[in-house]
Amino acid sequence: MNNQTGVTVEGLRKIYPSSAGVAGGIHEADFHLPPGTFFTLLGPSGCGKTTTLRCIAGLEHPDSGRVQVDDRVFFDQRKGIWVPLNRRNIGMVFQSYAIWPHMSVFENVSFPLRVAKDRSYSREEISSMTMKALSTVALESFAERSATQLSGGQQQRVALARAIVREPSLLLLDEPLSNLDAALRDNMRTELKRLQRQLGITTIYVTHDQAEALDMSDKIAVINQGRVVQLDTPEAIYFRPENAFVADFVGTTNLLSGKVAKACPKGGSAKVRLANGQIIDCTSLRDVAEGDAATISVRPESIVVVDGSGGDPGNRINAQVKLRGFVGNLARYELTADDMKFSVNTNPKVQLRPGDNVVLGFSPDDAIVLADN
Ligand SMILES: Nc1ncnc2c1ncn2[C@@H]1O[C@H](COP(=O)(O)OP(=O)(O)OP(=O)(O)O)[C@@H](O)[C@H]1O
Repeated sequence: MNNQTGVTVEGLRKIYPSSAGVAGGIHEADFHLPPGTFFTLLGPSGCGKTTTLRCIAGLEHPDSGRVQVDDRVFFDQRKGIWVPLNRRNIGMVFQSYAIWPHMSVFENVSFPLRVAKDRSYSREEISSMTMKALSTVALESFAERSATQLSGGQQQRVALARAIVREPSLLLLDEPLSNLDAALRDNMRTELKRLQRQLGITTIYVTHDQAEALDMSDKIAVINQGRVVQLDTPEAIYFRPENAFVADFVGTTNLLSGKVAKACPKGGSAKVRLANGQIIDCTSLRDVAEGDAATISVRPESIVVVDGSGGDPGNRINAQVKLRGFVGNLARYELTADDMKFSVNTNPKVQLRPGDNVVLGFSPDDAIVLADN
């Protein structure tokens, strides 16, 4: 049994040369995951998520950096260490989860045990470990069935059973739910989360779906153009986005531009003057000096329509309703205030009409001066 220290990735870099002059890949990724962490790489298509995962798996040779899982160093460019894929014992499930159609469910799941290079398994071990993995995904009664006789969700579970059959200390999942229809995807998301918590396997999950990332993860790294732009808990990523990219990519937000009217240190209370001259009380995620340009993020659900029934909201802005949308559990309003646009989510019972003049309120705690402009 390995000493469980988790996963350490340091200075991981893999840049692909590109004929179009835009080099894709990942630049100097750094993170440490304590054992049992569910960690998600989140970002738009082409940002470098899969490249990072492939470097950790051993499917790709990084340009530089270091990858350690528990007490085993898999890659260290300085020391010339490179452990091949088939000696890493990492469980993997990819988007095209590649269940072999000519094999039974049992044969599919037992495959990694039968071809393992770093140790051999007896017939009894193969049988008991395969059945244990199948029972973990509630498919033990399907062992003899042909893989082609399974639904999409069942095939996905077979792929998962195959990934965990060798009891790896690391599980890599690359958009494993993207081939499933919406309802099944939701079920599998809950199932996967439950399974990961039950097994306690450190997991690195790749997705471009922010709802999936927020729901499943202990920690999220948001990646943009090959760089990790914020690494934090789902709550911090959502409520304390450090830059406009994160604020906009994860959920929707209102971005307001202005100039700092009262300086403050990182984490303190700042005042920002908007283009219309109005001063907003904010929380700043960086040191700001008077006169600095600043972008403020305020989530649509952090804004209330002031009707006199609640307490003091802190900041107030006069606005006019332009559009109302009803999405069941909430109403979505689009409003304007001078040259600014606002999106506001309210209780669906709030009934406003286009043309109505209202006062929008939000707390200084929810008006975040972003770390990068
Ligand atoms: N083998 C390769 N050769 C050249 N460029 C590559 C190679 N693999 C990936 N890239 C480029 O590197 C960048 C990152 O690709 P990567 O697959 O890591 O992105 P991703 O974030 O996983 O995207 P997606 O969500 O679309 O899978 C892209 O611009 C891609 O075109």
